[in-house]
Amino acid sequence: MSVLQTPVTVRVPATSANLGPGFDTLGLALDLYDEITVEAVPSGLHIDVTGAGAGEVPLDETHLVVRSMQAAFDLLGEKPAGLRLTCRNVVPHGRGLGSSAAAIVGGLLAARALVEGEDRLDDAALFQLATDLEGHPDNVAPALFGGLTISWVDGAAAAVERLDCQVPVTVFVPPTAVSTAEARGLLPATVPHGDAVFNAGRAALLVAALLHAPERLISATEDRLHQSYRSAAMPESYRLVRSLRVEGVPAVISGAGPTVLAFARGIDDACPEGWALHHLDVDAGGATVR
Ligand SMILES: Nc1ncnc2c1ncn2[C@@H]1O[C@H](COP(=O)(O)OP(=O)(O)OP(=O)(O)O)[C@@H](O)[C@H]1O
Ligand SMILES: N[C@@H](CCO)C(=O)O
Repeated sequence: MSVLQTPVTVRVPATSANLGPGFDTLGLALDLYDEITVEAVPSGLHIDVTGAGAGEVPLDETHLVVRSMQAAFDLLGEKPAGLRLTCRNVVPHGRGLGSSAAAIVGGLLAARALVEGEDRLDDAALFQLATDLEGHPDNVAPALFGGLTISWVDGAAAAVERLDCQVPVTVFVPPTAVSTAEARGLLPATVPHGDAVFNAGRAALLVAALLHAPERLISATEDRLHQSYRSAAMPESYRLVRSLRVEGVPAVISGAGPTVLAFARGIDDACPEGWALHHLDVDAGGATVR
């Protein structure tokens, strides 16, 4: 067992979960990246954050990257005496683009690399730990493995099927956040059987549409399980999704919102004033360590 004395840098992609009908199941990695550098130091915890979340996230052991690193160190049975953490954040926080998944996956990978623990914590175990920390697998799966992921939980065991997929994406990012916890709190405990049937068909179709039938994307991105229930927390996003869809653009709320994701380009005029717009492609490789 040994602790690396050189810095480790992890790059983790943004992710979009749900993609319309695939609530808590479908996820897509996108080419927007957070970069985390960690270094073993003789003592203390030193955290430097620039970009998204700077001035907002805590700079102590409650920082999500540090909490995730600690979870990995506990499992690996080894940790450095002190840590220096540098976060260059590009993924916006609380917008539905998987910032918490990026922090968790980044922290776990950085910790594993720092104590050279690949043989003690393989990717499957790391994915399980990431799912436990996040509470659901649909963002951590593409953050770790890239591409399009179908992920689910069997009992407590997280599982994933990863698929190659290339599709053009535009995201419209509002200036204000909605936390995933708040958005999950708006969901009902039960849903009508007909709505579950509706989503099962659309989610299955969406995988086919993303792989080889783009003309199906407008039908395949319909949803009755979460977006309308959450509309009160993000009315402008919900309106934008509806107006794009009326124009035939396959648009959805990204993750728990409030970002709007469309499988399209050439729709920049739809961007509301004050929102950020990104043209994105699918990230095929997932998180990388160097
Ligand atoms: N890089 C980071 N460093 C530290 N804390 C982070 C980081 N990224 C996210 N967080 C924490 O997670 C919160 C955002 O997580 P939340 O699950 O609400 O939204 P999200 O992950 O951006 O969106 P979604 O889960 O819908 O894709 C932030 O407010 C912050 O507390
Ligand atoms: N499936 C999750 C994704 C956001 O983390 C949700 O919609 O609540």
